[in-house]
Amino acid sequence: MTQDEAKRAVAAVAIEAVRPGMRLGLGTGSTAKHFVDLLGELVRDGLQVICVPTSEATRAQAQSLNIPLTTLDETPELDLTVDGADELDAHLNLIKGGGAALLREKIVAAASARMIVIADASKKVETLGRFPLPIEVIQFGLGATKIAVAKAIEAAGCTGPTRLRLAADGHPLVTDSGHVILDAALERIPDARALADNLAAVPGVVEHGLFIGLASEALIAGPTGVERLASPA
Ligand SMILES: O=C[C@H](O)[C@H](O)[C@H](O)COP(=O)(O)O
Repeated sequence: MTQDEAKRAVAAVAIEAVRPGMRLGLGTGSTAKHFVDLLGELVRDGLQVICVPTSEATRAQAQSLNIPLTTLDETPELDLTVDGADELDAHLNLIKGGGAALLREKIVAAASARMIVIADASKKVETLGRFPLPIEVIQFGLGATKIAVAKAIEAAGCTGPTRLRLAADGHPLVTDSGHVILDAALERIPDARALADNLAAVPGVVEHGLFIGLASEALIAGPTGVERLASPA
């Protein structure tokens, strides 16, 4: 099974959790894209759902499939969000934001009664941190924010360089909400909760990619099939 086939396989299992009338959060990324494709097929066949996309890319995809969309202003409480992850541990703590959608993804996940993470087995780790942690920051005061972020990282027992994410054109990547992203290459995050709290306290940090206690379950596609992990909480 290729990595893309694995992503499709977990998306196909996740789609079974969708019920008529549900209010859904639609994730972002190459795995979530499969889920949205499959949802589009069900909608074409008559399924009625209403969805909030977590990025402009997902909005465009959903619109192209005629999936009915709403906003969290009109529909502030959702039944289920299905989204990918860059890393997840056994406690279903996640790193997200490799596709720069972490801010809207976290708002949508927090507004959802349930969040199912879909991923291929390469995303499962013992300790978070191998994937550089995305930190979304306001452009104003970037130099000062970068120093404060480095101190927050150090105070949480982590080390590693933090780099401004660039787009393909070499300019700083700007998120859907108009911010920029610092990627912190930490290798290992011994206390994700402490790091999350420290980063959240830095002025200029809008959001970080640590999703702690948000996922209710994870579907992981490996060589022997799809493994289901439930949140220990
Ligand atoms: O910002 C992007 C999101 O957090 C994605 O869900 C995450 O990067 C995983 O994406 P993919 O399924 O493409 O690996």
